[in-house]
Amino acid sequence: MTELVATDLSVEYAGQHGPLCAVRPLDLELAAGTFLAVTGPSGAGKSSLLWALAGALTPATGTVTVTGERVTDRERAATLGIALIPQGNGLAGSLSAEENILVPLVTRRVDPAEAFRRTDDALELVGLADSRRHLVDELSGGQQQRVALARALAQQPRVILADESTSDLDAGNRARMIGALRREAQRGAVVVLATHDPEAAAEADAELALDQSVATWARPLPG
Ligand SMILES: Nc1ncnc2c1ncn2[C@@H]1O[C@H](COP(=O)(O)OP(=O)(O)OP(=O)(O)O)[C@@H](O)[C@H]1O
Repeated sequence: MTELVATDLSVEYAGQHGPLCAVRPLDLELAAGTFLAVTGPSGAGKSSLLWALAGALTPATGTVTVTGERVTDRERAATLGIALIPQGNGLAGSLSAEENILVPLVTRRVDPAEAFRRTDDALELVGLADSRRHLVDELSGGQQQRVALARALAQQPRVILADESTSDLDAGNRARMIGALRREAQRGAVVVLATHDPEAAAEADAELALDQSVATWARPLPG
């Protein structure tokens, strides 16, 4: 069973006046099926925490493991089944919605027929089947967020780290996205959603609040 564990994890950046601490050391143990919201004001450290969990930056201290396997960098994280949906979505603007989903699957040597099937399913799930051939640059911010979620879902990840993935969505699409994340957790994934939105956070099983780089449980994990 997937378990995402962070031990003594902290993040620092080089600031003009010495190191700037973005995430103070924290421990986190998330079992398969957990849906966690990470909340906090702008600059609190939410993205930094997600990037460290995703192996996308080197932590100042501590380790991240998935089912006991150490996350050392982004490549290793992808191999371990960690999908990061970055703030600003990270899509290739000059490729179509469909290509953005297909390319990472083909790169990971998913059988082409299976890759097309997963792409169809993911686009259907986020309500963008009719926009599959549109260039990402020609989609709205909210539509781009939905493509970014579809791209992550198609990878059938063990861990989904979604950074502000509902911020540009209307109420209907936000509910659809939260529903998709919830289903991923029910499938056995660990889901972490960084959000400013109290309504989105309320849908999660637990809420970890960051304030000036310090994490506290606003709503602890059940059990
Ligand atoms: N690449 C970087 N170099 C230096 N400082 C950074 C860098 N990225 C973030 N920071 C700083 O780290 C702190 C935490 O930033 P972070 O982006 O993690 O916050 P956040 O909670 O995700 O904010 P937001 O809600 O606005 O996205 C902030 O003080 C920010 O200025």
